[in-house]
Amino acid sequence: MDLYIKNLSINIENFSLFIDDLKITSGEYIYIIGPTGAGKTLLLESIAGFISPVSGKIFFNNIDVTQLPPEKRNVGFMYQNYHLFPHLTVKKNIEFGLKMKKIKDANFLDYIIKKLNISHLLNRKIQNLSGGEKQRVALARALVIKPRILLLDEPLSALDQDTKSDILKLIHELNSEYTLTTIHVTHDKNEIINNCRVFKIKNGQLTEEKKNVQEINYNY
Ligand SMILES: Nc1ncnc2c1ncn2[C@@H]1O[C@H](COP(=O)(O)OP(=O)(O)OP(=O)(O)O)[C@@H](O)[C@H]1O
Repeated sequence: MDLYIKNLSINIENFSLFIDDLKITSGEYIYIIGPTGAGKTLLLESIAGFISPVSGKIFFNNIDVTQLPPEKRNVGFMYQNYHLFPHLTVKKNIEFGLKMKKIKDANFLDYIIKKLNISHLLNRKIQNLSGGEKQRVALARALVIKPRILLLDEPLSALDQDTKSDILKLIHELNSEYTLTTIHVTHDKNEIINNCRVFKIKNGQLTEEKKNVQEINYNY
């Protein structure tokens, strides 16, 4: 799905962010970097429909979705701290998104569970999982609704280096397998794959960085 953001203003209390023109083509994988409190999460939340901009437009495949509620946008969102329900089992957490969207596709559910290697965890409670396992479950929950856009808010931050590389590889595989337009917010330059576009949010503005990982300016 193509994503196009035009003249978007987000204002929350004393904070404001403005995106004048951002086009992401179907299946593209982009990164967003920037200092803490810069508005990265708010941008993702406005794409998902959790917060409303004060002005501007968001288009999915040339269709204006600015006023559409989150459940009608077909966007998968993986939050920084997973936002899983601790008292529910892994299976119930993953099925939650499906129930919200009234989707029934047992085959795809099974496929995602196998792909993310979490079959053995289905009846476990979230609170008994390791960080890497929670990450996989959160990813499964975001993917099981067959999103056309995947929003990842610091998805690897709690992981050790090996698990990080495994999950990063998996996310990039899923991105190309499903032509899944993906926005990945990160503070860690090691998560950035060469030749993906990288944007920085700073002082309420979005600017594009060099594509070559070595040339990215991490000075916030
Ligand atoms: N619901 C809210 N009410 C009031 N202020 C908010 C709300 N959500 C975010 N903010 C403020 O908006 C600003 C941007 O927040 P945001 O979470 O988008 O930052 P971020 O770039 O994702 O930061 P980090 O890298 O620390 O996750 C911050 O100053 C934050 O305190």
